[in-house]
Amino acid sequence: MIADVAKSDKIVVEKSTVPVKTAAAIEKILTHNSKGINFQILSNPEFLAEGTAIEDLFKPDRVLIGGRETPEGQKAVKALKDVYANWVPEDRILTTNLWSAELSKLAANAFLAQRISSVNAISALCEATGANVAEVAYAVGKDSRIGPKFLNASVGFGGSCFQKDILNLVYICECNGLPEVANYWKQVIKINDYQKSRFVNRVVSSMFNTVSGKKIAVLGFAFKKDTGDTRETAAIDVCKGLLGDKVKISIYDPQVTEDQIQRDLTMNKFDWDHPIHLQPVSPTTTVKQVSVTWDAYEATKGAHGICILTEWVEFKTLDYKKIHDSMQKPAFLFDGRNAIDAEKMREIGFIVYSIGKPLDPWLKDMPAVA
Ligand SMILES: NC(=O)C1=CN([C@@H]2O[C@H](COP(=O)(O)OP(=O)(O)OC[C@H]3O[C@@H](n4cnc5c(N)ncnc54)[C@H](O)[C@@H]3O)[C@@H](O)[C@H]2O)C=CC1
Ligand SMILES: O=C(O)[C@H]1O[C@H](OP(=O)(O)OP(=O)(O)OC[C@H]2O[C@@H](n3ccc(=O)[nH]c3=O)[C@H](O)[C@@H]2O)[C@H](O)[C@@H](O)[C@@H]1O
Repeated sequence: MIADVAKSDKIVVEKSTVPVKTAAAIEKILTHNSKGINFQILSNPEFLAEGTAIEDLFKPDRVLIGGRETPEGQKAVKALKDVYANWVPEDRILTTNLWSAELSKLAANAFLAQRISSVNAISALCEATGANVAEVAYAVGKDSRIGPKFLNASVGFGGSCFQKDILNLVYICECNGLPEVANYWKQVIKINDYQKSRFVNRVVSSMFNTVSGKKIAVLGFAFKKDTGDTRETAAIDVCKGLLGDKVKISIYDPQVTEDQIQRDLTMNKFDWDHPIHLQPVSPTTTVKQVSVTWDAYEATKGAHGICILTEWVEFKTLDYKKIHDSMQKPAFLFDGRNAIDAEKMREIGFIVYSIGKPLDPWLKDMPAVA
């Protein structure tokens, strides 16, 4: 398309996260259709995170630009660098060769996800030993070589990119004859899946080994706070896991609609790859045991248990006494984000499970796997 309409030399910038060597494929296609026009391909991966996009745009940790190491390539790199130099300090604009830039994006996401899987793996051991994952993460993160960020244990990472990009990395490793490296990165996803099923098992085993016919309130469905995005959210797998035991689920998320939740819970695992505009606006099939409300109190009314799956700030200030009063007893609270003060909840009367924290006597007596 670009080759069809271009009338003068062009710089083509890859912004999406792509397999390493994609620039070579683009370059070949454009060059073979170029009619004498020169195309320079640059890799300029995007590092913004959802919920902080504007801040990340204006104050990026770094901007990365990869280009060919030829005079034309370097001229193109400089042209893009000059655009960013309008608001980004020069020492934060890194220039590399094309393949380093493409690979750095995949590696950065893989390293971030690996930190979460590392702390989540430790969270399981904390529960088994009586250690507290928040204290361990704090102590570990105080080492300046490790640093404190991205060490919050959770029910599992979600979002459209971490899993996709690690699978991308795994595929490239396999294609390059590096199965050991591929297996190393696959483990990050395996631990993430393990963490989600571990959470479901905790819920079921704590509630007398079955949730059949019980009502569970799910607070938070988005893959993280401050977004309505549900792509690959841990909530999908947790809800599907609980639904396997014929539970009734009532979901409240401040930004996710009922249509979206029903679509996510009815969608086949691999349908996510299909463009959203080709999916029905209103799902034709709905999960009957699932209801969606716009109010946390409504969602929790009459429930046997609550699962907090997204760390929305508003969940910290709910009236949990009022919620406890309206629930079946014993009332269970499973905090998949360590979002609320567990001690206060115990004082109110909840039986509390917080990821990676010392277990309630109630939970200690129950098997970890239902
Ligand atoms: N969402 C985010 O926060 C970030 C996303 N990225 C990267 O940016 C890219 C886009 O991400 P999103 O906007 O979140 O995804 P998206 O899924 O919202 O948008 C992707 C678009 O590409 C279209 N598309 C998919 N396959 C296509 C094909 N073969 N030919 C033509 N169009 C096609 C889809 O229909 C859709 O409109 C991805 O590579 C992602 O990894 C990078 C950093 C942050
Ligand atoms: O390539 C991308 O799309 C982007 O992917 C992530 O951004 P994003 O997916 O928007 O969200 P994150 O803030 O990274 O969170 C991802 C998941 O990890 C979880 N998480 C994060 C941090 C943590 O300590 N623990 C934890 O469980 C979050 O709750 C969320 O489910 C990266 O942070 C961005 O730098 C990158 O540009």
